[in-house]
This record gives sequence, structure tokens and C-alpha cells, in this order.
Amino acid sequence: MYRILVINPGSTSTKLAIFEDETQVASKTLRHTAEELAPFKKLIEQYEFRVNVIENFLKSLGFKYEDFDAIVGRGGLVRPIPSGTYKVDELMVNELKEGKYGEHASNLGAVIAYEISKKHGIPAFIVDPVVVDEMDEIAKVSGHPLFKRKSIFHALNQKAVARKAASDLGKNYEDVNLIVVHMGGGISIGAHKRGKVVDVNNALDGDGPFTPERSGTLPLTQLVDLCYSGDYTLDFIKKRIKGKGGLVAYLGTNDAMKVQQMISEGNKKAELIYRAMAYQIAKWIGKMAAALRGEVDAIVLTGGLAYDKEYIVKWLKEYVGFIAQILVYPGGDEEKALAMGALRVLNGVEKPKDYSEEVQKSV
Ligand SMILES: Nc1ncnc2c1ncn2[C@@H]1O[C@H](COP(=O)(O)OP(=O)(O)OP(=O)(O)O)[C@@H](O)[C@H]1O
Ligand SMILES: CCCC(=O)O
Repeated sequence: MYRILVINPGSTSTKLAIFEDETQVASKTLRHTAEELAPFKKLIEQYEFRVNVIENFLKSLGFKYEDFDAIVGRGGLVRPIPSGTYKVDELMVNELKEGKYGEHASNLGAVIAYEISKKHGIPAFIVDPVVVDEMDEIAKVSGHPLFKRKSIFHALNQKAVARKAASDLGKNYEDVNLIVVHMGGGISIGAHKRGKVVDVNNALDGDGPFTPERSGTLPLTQLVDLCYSGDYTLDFIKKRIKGKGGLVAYLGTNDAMKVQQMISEGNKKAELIYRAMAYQIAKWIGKMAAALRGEVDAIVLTGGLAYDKEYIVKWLKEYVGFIAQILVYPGGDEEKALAMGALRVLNGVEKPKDYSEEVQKSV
């Protein structure tokens, strides 16, 4: 039996889990308030704070680091790499500490796993980080040579849910075409063509539908004019795109359950905005259907918003039900996906990928 510690740092939470082989034996989601995180100017400064959270979790269950066969962290913004389980190495950790490819809470997953691994001699892995890149060359063309479309999305959950959907369809993931729609705080819509995500919106970069807290794609010239108006700082505008956009900007909350409450109380603006989010998601599903030339075995809905059968799931069925059958896997299970990625390596089913080698190949 292999015991695995799973560390999934989110922007407002740290999700932890312990697996013994395929079985989850403990889990905890620790929510961090804005006040708690406010003193940390850079993401990496949260290191000690997050490690304390992990150590308290282990102590409460009577575990020590030495009781684990592997530590697996959610991988963050490293260089674009193929899907898989990666051994965490020094190059990866240095890039994440530096925030070389951007800051995202999941950067901390690999850094923490690596430090524990060094101290206690336990292997550390990441699985399907947000930068998994299987995009077709044609999908990377933006419209101007100064810009390139990038693959940054909920790769971990999209891949795990896509495998589950394929299996529920009685097929291998490598034999189906799926459109996977992860709808959480951020939203990503991926065209999975026979096991590869050949096109997807960049969920972190103003590309895609608006979301509970992101603006998605905005009218370009209006945005440029706003940037040069002299009325706003760079930081202000960036926050309107990520963090204070979408439902937050229109309705003052990123909580879809509160928006549902507003609608049930007759709030017409809330209904319009919430439906507009579904409408934009539907249009992106249409784009991905075109990328797959209409050969779509299923549209797969996941993430927190997929719990909302009354509005989001119902509206999406109305808008895109004509494309393919719709399968719904609310929430998703990133912790299990991380543990299974590490377990495949421990069991020898899969060889762990080497980040430094992948970097060399791409140079
Ligand atoms: N039972 C539910 N019914 C409706 N909406 C829900 C439900 N549970 C969560 N949500 C909504 O889903 C959204 C958050 O989804 P999720 O928890 O997947 O996001 P996250 O993990 O914070 O971000 P991300 O998925 O982008 O990494 C919120 O708007 C939340 O209100
Ligand atoms: C890029 C995927 C993760 C997020 O939306 O935060």
C-alpha cells in the first residue's frame, strides 16, 4: 500500500488529502480570508503560512511526513509542457519561486512538495499543471505576430473528468472527441481530440467567457482607450480583468449561489448577467465544436457551477444540446486526480516525466 499526501493550494484555500492507494482516507479544505492573506505581497511569501496549515492537518491526524511514500502538489505556471506526472526538480522550483511565468496559487504546490521531499527523502510530484500544452499550431495564431495564444487552463480536472466521461461512454479517452467545460472561479473550455487538448481558451488571460470573477475577452479598442485614458493604474486594470471582473463587477459577488438567490427574489439584472455568462460559455463551446469539425462525442460540464442544474446546466443544454449529448460531473476532484497521477508512477504503470529534460527538448 502506498500512502500519498496531496497538496492543492488555491487562491482562497488550501485543499489537503491523504490517499492509501486509490482510497482517500482523509481530506480537508482550509479557507483563507482576504485579511489572512493580505500581509503577503508576493505569492511565495505565503510559504510558511501554507506549510503551517499542512503541518497542523497532519498533526491532527497523528501523521508525520515520514509516513508518506510520495507528496504530490498541484503544479503551477511553469513552461508549457505535455500532460503527465512530473518529478519536481530544482529548475522547476526556482522558476516557480521567482514567478518567472506568472503567479498563481498552484505555484506553491510544487515548491512545498519539493522542500518536504528534500528534508524527508520522499519523492515529490506534480500532475497536469495549468500550463499543459497540447494545442495545435493553428490554434496558437492570435491575429497579430506580436501576440500568441497560450494554453493555460484547468488541465488537471479537465483531463481527469475527460477520462471519466470516456470511460462512462464505454470508450478510451484516446478514442473520443470531447468538449470539456470547467466552470469554477475561472472557466476553461477545451477541445479534447482523441486524448489531446488541441484548443482551449487561456483561462488566466482575458480569453474566453466571463466568469464569477474574471472579465473574459473584452472589446479590444475600448480596453486600449481605457488603458491610455490616464485615469487608471496598470494594477487597477489587471484586477478588473482577473479577480474583480465578471459576476463580481456586475453583481458584487463571485458566489453563484448568491446570484441564484437574487434571481429567485426577482432580480432581473442578476438574471440577465447570469444568463449572459451561460450564453458566452455556450458560444465558446460552439467554437470548440468547430475546432473538432463537429465530430463531438459529448460535451462535459464540470467545476462548481456545474452543480447549478436550475440555471447554468439547463441554459447550456438549451444553447448547445444540438451539438452533442451533455454529461455533467459537478465539482471535479483535483485531489484524487493528483493522487492517481502519483500512484501510477509509484505502481510503475507510468514513468515520471523529467521537467528539465522537457525544457531541453523544447529549446
Ligand atoms: N452547489 C452549488 N451550486 C451552484 N453554484 C455552486 C455550487 N457550489 C459552488 N458553486 C459556485 O461555483 C463557483 C466556484 O467553483 P469552484 O469551487 O470550482 O471554483 P474554484 O476552485 O474556486 O476555482 P477554479 O475552479 O477556477 O480553480 C462559485 O461561483 C460557487 O458559488
Ligand atoms: C488557469 C486555470 C486555473 C484558474 O483559472 O485559476
